[in-house]
Amino acid sequence: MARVTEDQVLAALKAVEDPDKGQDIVSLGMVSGLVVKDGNVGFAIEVDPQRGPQLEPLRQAAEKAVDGVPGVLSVTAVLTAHRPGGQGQAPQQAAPRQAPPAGQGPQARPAQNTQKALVPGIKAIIAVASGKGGVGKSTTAINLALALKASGLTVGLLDADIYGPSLPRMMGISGRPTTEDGKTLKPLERFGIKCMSIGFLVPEDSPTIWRGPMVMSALEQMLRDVLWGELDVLVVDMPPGTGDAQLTMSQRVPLAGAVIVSTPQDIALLDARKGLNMFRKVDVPVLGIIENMSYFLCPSCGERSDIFGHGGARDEAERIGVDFLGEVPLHMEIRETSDAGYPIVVSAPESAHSVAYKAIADKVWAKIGSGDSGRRDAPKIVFS
Ligand SMILES: Nc1ncnc2c1ncn2[C@@H]1O[C@H](COP(=O)(O)OP(=O)(O)OP(=O)(O)O)[C@@H](O)[C@H]1O
Repeated sequence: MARVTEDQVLAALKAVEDPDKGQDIVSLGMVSGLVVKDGNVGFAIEVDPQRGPQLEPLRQAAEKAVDGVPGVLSVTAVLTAHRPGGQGQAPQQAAPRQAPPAGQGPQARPAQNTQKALVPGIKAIIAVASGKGGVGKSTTAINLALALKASGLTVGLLDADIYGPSLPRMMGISGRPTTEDGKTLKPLERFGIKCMSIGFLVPEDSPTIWRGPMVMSALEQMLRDVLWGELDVLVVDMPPGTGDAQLTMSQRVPLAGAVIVSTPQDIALLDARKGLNMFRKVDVPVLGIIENMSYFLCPSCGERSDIFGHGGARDEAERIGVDFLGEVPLHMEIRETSDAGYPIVVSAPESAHSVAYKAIADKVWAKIGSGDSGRRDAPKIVFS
């Protein structure tokens, strides 16, 4: 099969004109982040955010043009927001926008927040992240989404943890999303929340090995090619850690803010700080820290034990100038309910644990709703 080159893709895109400017999108410097991998092509079209909703036909025209190049197997084009003048960026980061040289995909670019995929209909996207695995990030993301829903908001849940998707199990959903037009997927719905997970598309036990560009294109498809409809908030369960995949995601998804989940152990806190720094690096506001497995509540006598040492996350949050959003105990019921596909916020909505999640959800929503995500005052974290 013919090998597709970046030049061929750019040549095809030269036939696509920006309707308002009467010039082709390549000459206008609107094409960026071009990746060609084994016949699969991905790129971004940078536009003024206000024009985003009207430019869907332009995006489709660009995909169609590239689809016609011999050897192309799939095309993913996304509209991304170009912020004129590179608001708040160092001068070199506002350099002319152009497709990277051959062989360099988005991963090869320095961390910056010049591009943000616009997702029409979604008012706010928040990431739930952790510096390391196993701290209860997915449990928290799911219960947070359900708590936001319980307060009357229209909520979506995107499981971006492509290395270990847990949404299908924790929300108790199986089945595959359907499509009517062969291009867009209908999200599955559970407890009134629209859900999408890579776990719906690949078998749960198949080890998924993704490279950077594949991760990005999978995430962008799950954001863009899913019929989310109108949402007040989309909660994204991020992959654990602070590596390249997480950095690229935080950089490319138009996040209103991020929530960091941490356990009280110092080591986890150190990891949580890495998470904070990652979001700061890409100019995503950190809404605050949630301490999970904060203390142990004995299921038989109800006695509380601070087995990991209590208050670490709160102190740390205060020390580094990030809001402490709340604490959730280590409790069998939380594990059993989410492992059984009925998370605590739906299975025991009046329980103390659900009340804790709801209080956290209120804080998160107050921050996004008021537009005050604390970005301006938060100090940069310095590692010693
Ligand atoms: N507060 C809690 N009390 C009791 N069990 C919990 C609590 N939070 C999470 N768990 C349990 O801990 C396990 C790991 O949680 P979860 O999958 O949410 O973590 P994660 O950080 O998303 O993990 P990974 O990094 O593997 O994606 C699950 O079995 C979950 O039910």
